This record gives sequence, C-alpha cells and structure tokens, in this order.
Amino acid sequence: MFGGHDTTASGISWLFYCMSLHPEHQQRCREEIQEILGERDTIEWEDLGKMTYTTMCIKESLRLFPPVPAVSRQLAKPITFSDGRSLPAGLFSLFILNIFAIHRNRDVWEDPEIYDPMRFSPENSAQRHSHAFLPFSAGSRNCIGQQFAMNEMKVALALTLLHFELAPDPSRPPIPISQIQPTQAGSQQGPGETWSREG
Ligand code: HEM
Repeated sequence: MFGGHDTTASGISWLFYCMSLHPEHQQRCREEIQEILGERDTIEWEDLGKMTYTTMCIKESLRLFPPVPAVSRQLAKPITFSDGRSLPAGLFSLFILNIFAIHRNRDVWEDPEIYDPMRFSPENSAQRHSHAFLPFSAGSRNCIGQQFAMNEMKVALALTLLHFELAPDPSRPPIPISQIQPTQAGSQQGPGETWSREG
C-alpha cells in the first residue's frame, strides 16, 4: 500500500500545491495539455510521451517534495570515499540516504528552494550527476513502479488542469511531515497515532 499508493498520493498533492503557487507554470502545462488533446477530454497512451513541460513540472515537484524522503541500506562491502572517509559493511550498520537533502544540495542545485521546472530541460539536465535527483532511488532496488507513477501523475494533473484552476489557501499552508500512516486493521496503534520515519 505504501509503495504504490501513498507515494503517488503524496506526489500528486505536492504537485498540485506547486502548481497552485506558480500559476505561470500551471498555465503552461494547461496549454500543453490542451494542444495535445485538442477536442478530446480523455488521455490516450501516446499523449503521455508528448507532455514535455508537464513532465518537467512533475520532476521539479518531486525534487522539492520527494514522497520517499529517505531510504536505508546495509552494505555488502565497505566503501571508502574520495575524501578518505569510509563506511563499514555488515548487518549491524544501517545507512540512511537523505533524498530530501540531496535534492536541496547547494553544490548541485542553484537556488535549491526555488521551484524552477527548467532545471529538467534536456540542456540543463545533461551535465548533472545521475544521482543528484533520486525520487525513485537508484540501483538494483530502485522503484519498480516509477513509469507507472509518472504516468499516473501526468494523467491526474492533465485531467485536473483541463477542468480546474488551482489556487493556494494562504490561511492553511501545508506542513511537510515525514511519516508512514498505518491502516486501522493490523495496527497496534490508536487512530491518532502515527509511525514516523524520524522517530
Ligand atoms: C511518486 C510515486 C513513487 C515514488 C516517489 C516511489 C519511490 C520509491 C523508492 C524511493 C523506492 C526505493 C526504496 C528503497 O530503496 O528502499 C521504491 C521502491 C518500490 N516501489 Fe516505488 N515509488 C512510487 C510509486 C510506486 C508505484 C506506483 C508502485 C507500484 C505500482 C511502486 C512500487 C515499488 C516497489 C514494488 C518497490 C520495491 C522495489 C524493490 O525493492 O526491488 N512505487 N519506490
């Protein structure tokens, strides 16, 4: 449930929030979608690959608000970094990769707090390290559903922008909280309690 549902729910929510804060990008996506669909109000498989600017906006939202903000790993063999520091292998060491922090690393991203979909244009992406942007993790255990998730977000955004204009509610700014909410069934906790990744 967490892998396939909560992630896209979080991704779509933050995407809509980013769109609401940036009407200029919202309108550009809307125009792109209207141009692709023409008179249609349903989306065909072939349409998804044409949503270039919309895809850039989704990626920029996943950069600022990654639905999976961190992943953990145990090392099969030790690593030594170029600065001489090293991490041990073995069952008793668990390492956290902070995806949220990687996505806001000032050495890689200029003005990282700013929402700028043009970061993901082909020219601007070309020189960037392949691991600078990791919403779906990387390596052999990366997200098996990432293509599905991107398509789901494209469809959700496209159909929403065709019918609605998104505007923020300044009286209720969203507060990012890193947590996993258990279902009622099978949970040892009460309804108001949560599992937190940060403890
Ligand atoms: C925006 C949406 C999504 C995000 C950001 C996301 C992110 C991730 C990340 C970061 C991992 C790696 C976890 C780790 O390395 O420990 C992962 C794994 C996984 N994801 Fe997703 N995911 C998304 C949507 C989906 C969807 C829609 C599905 C299924 C339809 C899915 C299925 C999986 C599965 C099965 C794994 C485990 C793969 C493995 O361990 O080999 N994810 N996801």
